[in-house]
Order: sequence, then C-alpha cells, then structure tokens
Amino acid sequence: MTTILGCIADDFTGATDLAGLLARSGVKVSLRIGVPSEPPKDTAAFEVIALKSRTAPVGEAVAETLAALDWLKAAGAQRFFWKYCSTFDSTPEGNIGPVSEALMEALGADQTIYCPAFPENGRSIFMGNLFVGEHPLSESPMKNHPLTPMTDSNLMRLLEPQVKQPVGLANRLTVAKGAIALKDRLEALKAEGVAHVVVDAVSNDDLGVIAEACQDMSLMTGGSAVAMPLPQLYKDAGLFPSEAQTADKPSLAGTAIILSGSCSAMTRAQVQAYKDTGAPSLQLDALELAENGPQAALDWLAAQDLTEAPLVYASAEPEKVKEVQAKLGVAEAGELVEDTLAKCALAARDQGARRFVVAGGETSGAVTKALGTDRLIIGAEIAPGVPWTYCNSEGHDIALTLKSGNFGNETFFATALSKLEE
Ligand SMILES: Nc1ncnc2c1ncn2[C@@H]1O[C@H](COP(=O)(O)OP(=O)(O)OP(=O)(O)O)[C@@H](O)[C@H]1O
Ligand SMILES: O=C(O)[C@@H](O)C(=O)CO
Repeated sequence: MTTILGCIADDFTGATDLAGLLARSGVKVSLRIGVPSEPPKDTAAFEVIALKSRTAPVGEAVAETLAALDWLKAAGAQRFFWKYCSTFDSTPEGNIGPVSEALMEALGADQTIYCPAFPENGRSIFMGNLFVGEHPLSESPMKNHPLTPMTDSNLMRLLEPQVKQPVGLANRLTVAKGAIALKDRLEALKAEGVAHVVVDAVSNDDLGVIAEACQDMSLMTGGSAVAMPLPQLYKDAGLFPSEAQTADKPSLAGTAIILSGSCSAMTRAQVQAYKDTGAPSLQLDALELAENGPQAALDWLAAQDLTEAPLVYASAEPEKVKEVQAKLGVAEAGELVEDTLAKCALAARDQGARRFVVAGGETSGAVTKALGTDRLIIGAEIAPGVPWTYCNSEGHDIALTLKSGNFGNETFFATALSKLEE
C-alpha cells in the first residue's frame, strides 16, 4: 500500500511509542529499524523509521534523517512526522532544530509545529513551557538525565539556539478556540516569517484540534501523541481505505529477560518493584565493566533459568551515575553499559529467551541492533506509549518491548510479561 504518513523517530523507544499510538486507531503500522537498505516493498499506510540519532553529532543526525526521508518519499509518502522525546531531550548542540530545518528545506516547507505534549503520560505544554506532571521540565527528574539533562522548561528558549529561522508560539488560549482559530494563528505567524511554532496542549482534546489544523502540513514535529489523531483524520478525508490491524499475537510465553539501562526515576522504581517480587537480578557496575569487561555478567546470565525472567540492570541513582561519568566520561560510560546489555541480550536469545523487556531509549537501540532485527510488527499496548512488538532475530521469532525511561507504572516489568500470557 502507498504510504500516507512517513514518520522518523530519533530513538527506538520513541519509534515504538509512536507506532503504538498510531496503531490504536486500528491501522497497520510498519516499523523499520534504521533506514532500509532495500527500496520500499510491502509498505504500510503508516511507516515509521527508527533512528538512534538523539545524541548523535548534528551532521550525522541530519544525514540519517534525510536518508530516511528519501526512503519514505520513495514509499509514496507526501506528509511526514518527525518524532522526538515528549521531554524534548536534546544535547546542548541540539538535534531537534537542525533536523527539522533540514527536513523543511528538503520538503520546501515554510513552517512546522513543535508539540511534544503527551497528556496520558503527564507531559503538557502551557505558554510554551513543558511540564512533567505538575513540575516544570527543569524541576523534574529530567534535570538529571545521564545524556540529555534538561535544565530549561521553555521550549522556545530551547529551540531558538538550534534553528536559523524565527520561533513563535500558538498558545493554549488559541488552541482552546479550535482548529480554525489555530490555523489562523499559524497563518498570521507565517506572514510574520515565523517558521517554527511551539503549540501548547494540555489534553488529548487539544491534540485533536492541533492534528486537525495541521493535518495538511508536509511536516509536523512532536512527541507521539499529537500524531495519534492523524489516522482517523486521514480516513475521514478519504486518503486511504480502512484496513484491519493484522498483528497476530504469537505464542511466546515461557522464557524472558529484562534489560534495563535507563536511570530515570520511574525505571529505578520499576527495577526495585521487580526485585521485590523475588526475581533473580544482577546490577552492572560501569567501573567494574571498564576494568574487567562483560564476562562476569555473561557468566551470571549463563547460570540463570530464563523461565524466571531474570533482570540485568545498570539503572542507578543520579549521584552514582555522575561519579562514574566523572571517571569514565559520559559517552564512554553509556557505551560500556549499552554494549554489555546488548551482549546479554544476544546471549539470552541464544540461551532460549523469547521475550525481551528493555528499558531506556539508547539501551533499546543498542539491544535491538545487536539482535539484528530490521522490522517490528506492533502488538498489544502494555502502558501508554509502550507496545509489545514482534520480530525475527536471526531465525528466532521473539517479542520485544522497548520502554521509554519514564513510561509505565511501577509494576511495568511484571505487567509486560503477563500481557503475553493472557
Ligand atoms: N550506572 C550507569 N552509569 C553510567 N551510565 C549509565 C549507567 N546506567 C545506564 N547508563 C547509561 O545511561 C544512558 C541511559 O539512557 P537510555 O536512553 O537508555 O535511558 P533513558 O534516557 O532513561 O530512556 P529514554 O531515552 O527512553 O527516556 C545509557 O547510555 C546507559 O548506558
Ligand atoms: O516521547 C517519549 O517520551 C518517548 O517516546 C521517547 O522518546 C523515549 O525515548
């Protein structure tokens, strides 16, 4: 089928988050890991390409995103969605702005919107300021993120240094007036030369208004949630025929492994809750990994019964992470942990693991790449923004869930496992 909406996500958990929310409407969503090396074949109306570009150097992120754009164009897409984190994670150099401007230039677009809001997960935007629950972004646990600490909550201030063209705001008072009022505001800003418009949203109703007003833009940007209304809007506009979601749930109960490289407050609570169930667990220590390599972890794993779904985690308190980063360097510490968790994933698969629960975006990228999967089928949603996915890992059918650091409730790991047993 010709692709209607071509989506590019800057990390793997973000890609499954977006694909899961698009699939809520019952449409078939196809998720590719990285830019496919083959020309488009067997495409779906909604195609998502997962990149691992959030913390990549700007030039690399731009080049990979443009390659993804070319593939999606070849699949027939004329509308595009650039998905970044609902907490607007970017390094000080920033990839969100430069990637958006490169996409706009390639598409001949003179304006786009920025809406990372995800109300079901507590992310809302008011007067251009991003809130996590009741706290401004910069006062939320995101201020301590190991790779992209967020120390400002104002999206215009975060975006301005990242782009060449002017940044503006369409605030909640406009959004509350509906899609026509928002379109008028966007037109007025365009007349003033404003290319980058942050749009407030505090509820799913606001997201419906924004999607309706922006559905004809060649490029929309945001978190996953603002894309959620698009399939229904496109169906209503007669852009594609109804088709059923075809992901069958394979029978993959039994063996499992949980791998956590996320240090977010929610993941740390999930790790503790899972350990409290009495499940076997191993904590990785980045300093020890730097000294002795991953063999001790692999030996521990080899001795485990995978029907008990063991947990391997590096998740640690911010002070501990900072201490390790000061000794090893931020990127080096992250890579050591990611590399070890990826090796554990491969070893677990070869020991017979068929369900993989992975926490953390960067971690998910490393694990998914190691498993050698190139396409994910979207299955049941475990928590808002976290679906099970099914894929083939070098001849083995497996289920994989990639959990964003901040998503899910405390019992997420056990809930994810039981979901495939229902
Ligand atoms: N104990 C540790 N010491 C140093 N770095 C660590 C430690 N544990 C994890 N890391 C690194 O921190 C980074 C965590 O990023 P990751 O994207 O996996 O999680 P997250 O940011 O919580 O998730 P998301 O991007 O979905 O919000 C990874 O690069 C990981 O390797
Ligand atoms: O938007 C989010 O918060 C997630 O999809 C994500 O990008 C996690 O890395």
